Amino acid sequence: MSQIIINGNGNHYDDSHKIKNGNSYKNNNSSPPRTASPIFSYVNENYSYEIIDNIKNYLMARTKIRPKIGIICGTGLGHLAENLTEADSFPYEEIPNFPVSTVAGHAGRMVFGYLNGIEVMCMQGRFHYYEGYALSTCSMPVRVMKFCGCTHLIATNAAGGLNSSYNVGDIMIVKDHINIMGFAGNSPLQGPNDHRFGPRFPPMNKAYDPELIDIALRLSKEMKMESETRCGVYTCVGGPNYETVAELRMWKILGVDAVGMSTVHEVITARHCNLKVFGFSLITNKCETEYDTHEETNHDDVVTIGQRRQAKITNFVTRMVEEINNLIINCQ
Ligand SMILES: O=P(O)(O)O[C@@H]1C[C@H](O)[C@@H](CO)O1
Ligand SMILES: Nc1nc2[nH]cnc2c(=O)[nH]1
Repeated sequence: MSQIIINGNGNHYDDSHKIKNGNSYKNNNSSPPRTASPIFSYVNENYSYEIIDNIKNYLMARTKIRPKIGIICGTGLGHLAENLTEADSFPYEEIPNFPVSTVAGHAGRMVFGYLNGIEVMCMQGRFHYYEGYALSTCSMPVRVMKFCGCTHLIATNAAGGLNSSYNVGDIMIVKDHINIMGFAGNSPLQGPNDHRFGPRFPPMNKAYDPELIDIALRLSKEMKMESETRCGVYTCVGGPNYETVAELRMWKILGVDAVGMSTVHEVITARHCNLKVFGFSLITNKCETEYDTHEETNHDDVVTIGQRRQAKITNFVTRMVEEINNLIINCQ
């Protein structure tokens, strides 16, 4: 039975054609035309098991890299992907059924390559709910990573520091999250569950792998980054607006340390398909919890801080990838 897919540009087309002619989506002009203007629909698009498998086949046929570690680059953190060697890069608009990235500071491609000799795949730019995509669409690439062979996910993001002891430029290792959008009934796992992805009711109490958190804390000491490394609770809001003072005060009471617009739904999807997760936020701004300030959060500053911290973040992620790779080898 064919399935109607709603593509990034709002075009509807019959995916039976795509699956039959999977090879026709090469890096040429045979991709369906897509623009950087997603449909504005929060309806869950049906990224079935077969479609994810089809995306995986498309990618695996075009790269020799066989990654065990997937990395999602947050806003301003895409330079990570530029450190990959022997890289194969796939612009999202060329990958069948992929959404397109519309945010400044997100390049919009999937990059496979070696990070210090270790095979990884890297999303250079992610999808956000405020771009008009359903949460399940935002986190769909995590399932692609799983299908490509990944066992571990490193999710990075830019976030506002709500904990008043945090400084701009700090790295906050995510020890847990509060799924504020989930409180309103919005989940990437909403809708029928395909048990081939994972269970209907996945646990979330160890969403961020405790062993990986310990490793990251040790690394931060070894790398003499202790004074700029935090460990805290992240939350994701729908955006795209930043927060009001009253909202921030409320979340502070709830125990939130950093506020962003991503990651939570990706981590839920990752845990659903049994990927081990490590996450961190780059604190790009202080959340304004007082009314008598002239400071305002803005996206340009968020991107600029990401760029300024490029070197530190790249070293940190490279070391984490080495450590995770050692764990994987020791488990074989
Ligand atoms: O993709 P991330 O979560 O790193 O980006 C955050 C959230 C918004 O996209 C943007 C706001 O400045 O930064
Ligand atoms: N929601 C939210 N996202 C961010 N991304 C970077 N900074 C912020 C912030 O202060 N709030």
